[in-house]
Amino acid sequence: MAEPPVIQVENLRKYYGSVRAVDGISFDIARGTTCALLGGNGAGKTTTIAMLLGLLLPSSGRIHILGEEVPRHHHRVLPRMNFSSPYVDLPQRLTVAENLTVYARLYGVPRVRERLAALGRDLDIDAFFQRPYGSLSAGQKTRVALAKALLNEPEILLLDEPTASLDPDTADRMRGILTDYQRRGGATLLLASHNMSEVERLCDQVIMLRTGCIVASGAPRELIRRYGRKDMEEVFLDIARGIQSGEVIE
Ligand SMILES: Nc1ncnc2c1ncn2[C@@H]1O[C@H](COP(=O)(O)OP(=O)(O)OP(=O)(O)O)[C@@H](O)[C@H]1O
Repeated sequence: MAEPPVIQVENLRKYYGSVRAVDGISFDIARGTTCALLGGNGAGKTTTIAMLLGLLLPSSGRIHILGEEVPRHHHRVLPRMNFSSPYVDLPQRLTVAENLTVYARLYGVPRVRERLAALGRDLDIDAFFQRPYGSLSAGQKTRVALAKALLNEPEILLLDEPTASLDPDTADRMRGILTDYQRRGGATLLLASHNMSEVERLCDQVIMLRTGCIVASGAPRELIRRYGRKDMEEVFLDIARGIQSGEVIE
């Protein structure tokens, strides 16, 4: 029998007054796969991720993660998840090592020193372990945020624009690290991204949002075929501009 999806979302809504940030979305994500949440600015990606993390209460709808209902039982699944987001900063005056140590203790990570050393090496951040987090560049902070997200070796990793502000070489290495991490432990990844080549490289499945609704979904290669385009960048533009896949003559 097929394993149930690790993330199940049914008819999820989040309204802020008259703003329908997320407006009745449903999707499943299978274990060990990578899914991208795509959409223009304000489409509802960050709001969706915040609800999956239990940080925002849905207006209605149901979320199950690893079989547990969220937010009701999110304390049961949070230790098995983690996230990184450019919108969440770490304490500025603590050094990188201090920040990561605090989080490692919060997560109950065994052998903290070894774990930090391994992440420092993998993410190439050991050179600034002793610097205050607030003194780092945006790209360096993004790498530290990713290290924080990997501290507890999560089964589910939610990443809001994981390579925003990284130079192309560093972004490429970070994607390699995420792919290796997933291959080793079978983690499930959900990422919001505006980088379509990243999506093509990393993702098995794409969910495209517009004004809080799912307007297209499928494997990147399947969407490219369906829209008769050469890459996800062109598919994104079609979908964002409201062009239907059926309008393309193959
Ligand atoms: N706290 C809030 N109060 C009111 N409206 C909000 C709030 N947070 C988000 N919104 C609105 O909800 C909608 C979805 O926002 P969200 O941040 O989820 O979009 P996004 O897809 O992540 O966008 P971006 O790509 O710009 O990060 C937007 O119209 C936004 O203005």
